Amino acid sequence: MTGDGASRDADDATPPVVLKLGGSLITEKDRPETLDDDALPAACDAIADALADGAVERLVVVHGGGSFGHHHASEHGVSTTAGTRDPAAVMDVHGAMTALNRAVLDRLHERDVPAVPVHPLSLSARPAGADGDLDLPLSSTATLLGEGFVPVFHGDGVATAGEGVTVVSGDELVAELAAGLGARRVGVCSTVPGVLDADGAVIPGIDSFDAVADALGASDATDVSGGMAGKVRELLALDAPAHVFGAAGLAPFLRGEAAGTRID
Ligand SMILES: Nc1ncnc2c1ncn2[C@@H]1O[C@H](COP(=O)(O)OP(=O)(O)OP(=O)(O)O)[C@@H](O)[C@H]1O
Ligand SMILES: C=C(C)CCOP(=O)(O)O
Repeated sequence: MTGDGASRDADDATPPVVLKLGGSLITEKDRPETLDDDALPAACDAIADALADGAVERLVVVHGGGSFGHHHASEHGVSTTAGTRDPAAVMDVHGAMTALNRAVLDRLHERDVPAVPVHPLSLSARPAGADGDLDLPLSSTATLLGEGFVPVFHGDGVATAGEGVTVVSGDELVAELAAGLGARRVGVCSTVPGVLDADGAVIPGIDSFDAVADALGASDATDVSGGMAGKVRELLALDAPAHVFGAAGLAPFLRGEAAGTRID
């Protein structure tokens, strides 16, 4: 990835890697609006290295809310299903998430990664109905990728028919992006080294929710979007192989190696 804006042939496009940087990883999740000043730069180093040495050609980054989005959403009673019609509440959640997005972009730019923001509140919607699957148009993302950029999404508010604005989680965005862009591989980097079994050991592979349901919980921190159980559900539904890993697994994952728990 050069960032020189050179056009690439869309028909020839290498399928992208979709990577989520968990909010638990890049922020201090228990201290409102506080970055993790070790983990975020380290994650950006790994991304910059993988692009510079060609291990990854096309990359979409998604980051979660951590202590920026979840506290505001929780204070306003907003979740992935419960919405708000109060513009001040929407701005609290969206404003915190765009501030975190800016911090991620700044650290990627410092490392010459050609990262550009994509804000789901301006792009996406949930239609009415029980199976109101997220509508996430992807032509801007596909075009950005084709022009050599690294689109950086974030969990956000999302217009929701019948509810006002609800929360769209980074995990949900990862699933939509992976399916819609035909991702090569999907990585979810969090604070845990993988999905853990009841004894705290990393489960090497998961191919069915029921087989691991008893071990899967919500997040330890304030989280309006489902913690590890939500992640595993989203990732099992994908065609692309997905991996859940911790900070130490990020560089190996980007090199195409095994990392954490593989979900397929
Ligand atoms: N079986 C399990 N294995 C691993 N983690 C689990 C398990 N059950 C529950 N968890 C919790 O899930 C958390 C990871 O999910 P969480 O949604 O907090 O992460 P994240 O994606 O990094 O953060 P964010 O949602 O802010 O983006 C872990 O920190 C842990 O507290
Ligand atoms: C709370 C908000 C706005 C973002 C939720 O995204 P997640 O941290 O990926 O679950």
